[in-house]
This record gives sequence, C-alpha cells and structure tokens, in this order.
Amino acid sequence: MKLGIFGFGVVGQGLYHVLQQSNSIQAEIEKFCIKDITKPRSLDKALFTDDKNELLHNDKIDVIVELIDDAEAAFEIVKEAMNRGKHVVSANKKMIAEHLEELLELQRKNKVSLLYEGSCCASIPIIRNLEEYYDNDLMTSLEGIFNGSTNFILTKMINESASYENVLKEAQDLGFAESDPTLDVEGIDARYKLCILLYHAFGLITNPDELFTLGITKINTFDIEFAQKNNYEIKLIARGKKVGDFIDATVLPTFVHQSSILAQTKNEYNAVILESAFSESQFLYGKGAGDKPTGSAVLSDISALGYGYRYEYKKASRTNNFALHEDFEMKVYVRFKDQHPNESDFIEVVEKYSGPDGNYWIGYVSRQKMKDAKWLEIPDLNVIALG
Ligand SMILES: NC(=O)C1=CN([C@@H]2O[C@H](COP(=O)(O)OP(=O)(O)OC[C@H]3O[C@@H](n4cnc5c(N)ncnc54)[C@H](OP(=O)(O)O)[C@@H]3O)[C@@H](O)[C@H]2O)C=CC1
Ligand SMILES: N[C@@H](CC=O)C(=O)O
Repeated sequence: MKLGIFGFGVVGQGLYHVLQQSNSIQAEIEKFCIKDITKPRSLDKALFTDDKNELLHNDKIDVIVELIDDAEAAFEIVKEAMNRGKHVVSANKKMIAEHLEELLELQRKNKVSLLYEGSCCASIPIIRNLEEYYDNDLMTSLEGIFNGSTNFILTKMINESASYENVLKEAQDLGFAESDPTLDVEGIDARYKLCILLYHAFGLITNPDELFTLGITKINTFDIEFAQKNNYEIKLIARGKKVGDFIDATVLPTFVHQSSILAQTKNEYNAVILESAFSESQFLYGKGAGDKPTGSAVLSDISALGYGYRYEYKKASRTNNFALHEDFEMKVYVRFKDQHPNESDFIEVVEKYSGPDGNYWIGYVSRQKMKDAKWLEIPDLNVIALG
C-alpha cells in the first residue's frame, strides 16, 4: 500500500512512529499533507506538502489516512479521496458522526472502504468488535468512559486535588485534548463517539445534537467532597441502552461507586462495558487518547485494508428500526448556591441539603423536562447523574 497522510500532529506523528516500529505491515508513506508548510518538521521537508491535490490526485496512492483537526476540511478530503476510488482511514469522530449517512453512501457508491477504529476510544478495538462479534438482537447496552482528556482531568482533580485550569492545560500539553478543548470538557467529543458506536451496536443513526449531554466544566470542590464522603468517583459516562424498541442514550457526569470497574479507570484510559443476553457483561480497557495509542488503532485499520476488510454494518442491515427515546426517568444530584432548580420539574425530590458552602437536591426527573429546563443554565448549578 502507498499511503497519503493528512496531518502530522499528535496522531500523525504517533502513526509515523508505530509504522516505523512495525515490521509486519506492507505500507509505504508517499507524502504528508499539512496546513502550514513553514512549520519546522522532524522529517525531511520533501515528505511534506500543503497542496491536498498532490495526494488526492496521485494515482500511486491507494490509501488516504486522514488525521487533521478540522472536521469540515476533513470531510471534503475524505469525500474526494473516496470519489477517486481510494480507501480511507480516519480518526476524526466529529467528521464521521456528523456525516455518517453521506459516508455510508460514498462507500457503497465507490466500492471503497472507510475504517475509523481510532475515532472511538483510541486504542480500544471497539468498532471491529461490535461489527464482528456482537449480535444486535442480543446486545442490550454499551456504556463507558469515551474521552481521555476529561477522565485525566477528573482523576487529577479528585485524586490529587489539582485545579481544573492546570490539569486541562496538562491534558492539552500531552496531546490528549482536541484543538478546541470545549469539545472534550462539554461532553461533545464523547457524544460523537457514542453516535458512531450506536450505529455499530444497534444500527441506529443519530444526529449528535439529539443526545442529552452535560460536560464536566461546572464540577467544583463541593461536588468532589460529596463524592468522597459517599465513596464515589465522578466520571463522564456515555451510555446507550436498549429499552424495548428504543435506545436511551446520554453523556453525563456520573457518580460511580469507588469499587466499580469504571471508577478504577483512571487518567487518559477509557473503558467500555458491553452487556448482551448470553455473554452478559464484558469490559474493554485501554488508552483513550495520545499519539502512539491512537496511532496503533490507525495502523490496525491500515493493516486490515491489506486483507480487503470493510465494515459491513451488519446491525443496520437488519431492520430493527430502533428510535431514540427521551422520556426516561433519571436520578440526579443537583448542586446550587442561591438559585434553586424548579421543583415542579422533578417527579420526586428524595433528599434536600442546605449548608453554608452550597445546597443540593437528589431526586428523579424526566429527561425531557431536564432537556428543556432553563435552570440548567444557572452558572453555579451543577447536575451529576446517580446510578
Ligand atoms: N490527540 C488524540 O489523542 C486523538 C485525536 N483524534 C483525532 O485525530 C485527529 C487529529 O488530532 P491531533 O493529531 O490531536 O491534532 P493536531 O492538532 O495535533 O494535528 C492536526 C494536524 O492537522 C493538520 N491540518 C489541519 N488542517 C489541515 C488541512 N486543512 N489540510 C492539511 N492538514 C491540516 C495540521 O497541520 P500543521 O502541522 O501544519 O498545523 C496538523 O499537522 C482529530 O480528528 C482528532 O479528533 C482521535 C483520537 C485520539
Ligand atoms: N480528545 C480526545 C482524543 C481522543 O479521542 C480525548 O481526550 O478522548
């Protein structure tokens, strides 16, 4: 295979290193396309161009590897590559989640393969497992920690009393965070990954904006002390669960008991728990961000192209017609200072606490009510899911 690689940032360089160290793969890098040709690079200048057509119009290149941090530019590159009959490997979850239906059509129309294992939980081989191993009639749920940066931040804030600002900067310096880190801390990156996995697990196509999502930016020391007193960790949990013919899907900061397997998943590690009728509970664990862990997933996709692998999207081809359902009841902790949430939005409030440093309510709410609740926007009010 001759590779044309877009991007020589964290993942592009990670891929370069794993390719250099792997002696089993028959792939050669023809050229990298980057944005800024004047930037100093660690490799020979002749390997770089800022002209995308040098890769896309090069008939020697049969595989385009797309590893850039601009989802719209990435979609244009991937579309053109596929229309020119090239196979594509990408790690761009935003691009894939936002253009999934068009990308499926491009694969069908051009009879080319698009693989993107690195887009979900980096080093964890979750997509190919869902494709090849699990039967959707039997699969009942997938949940886990799908974002390395937020897990790194929460681990350091809770276990090492680090400040949010410092530890976010550390996650950026280590190459875990997105170029726009609000995608990480607002839960949007995890939501993109959940959208992709819902398709491979249940055949459900979702618009990312439809999934109820809360991030970690409002977590403060009051919440952390509550967690510690009650033997919890706080984790950003993405979850898709089958309920009858519906899928209940959310990304929420969640209290998880310290003894649970997800609480043991620390720093930039990610984890996925899959539930299905006969195998029951299964757990996948690995680094969810970073250069070589992501590079290794990209390498495994390149290697799979070597034996003609393509996703068959088996779950989607069976007509389950799952739909998203929002009217679920959920148990939440709501912490606030002066302005409290609207009590009539709660099905039941089971605990109310008031103290000098803050107040909280614990209760049951309907997801639909939460989605529309104006009080979610109160600056010093935070919501964390329970259970
Ligand atoms: N970092 C991680 O741990 C993970 C990242 N990903 C995904 O991988 C992708 C890359 O992330 P990452 O390596 O961290 O990003 P970086 O910001 O480190 O690198 C981005 C690279 O893309 C290049 N680039 C940007 N726009 C263009 C363009 N229009 N044409 C050509 N090149 C362009 C940049 O060029 P230049 O060097 O000139 O600036 C740079 O080399 C993203 O989609 C990200 O979401 C997925 C899993 C893990
Ligand atoms: N920013 C992402 C990178 C991997 O997908 C994360 O922190 O998980």
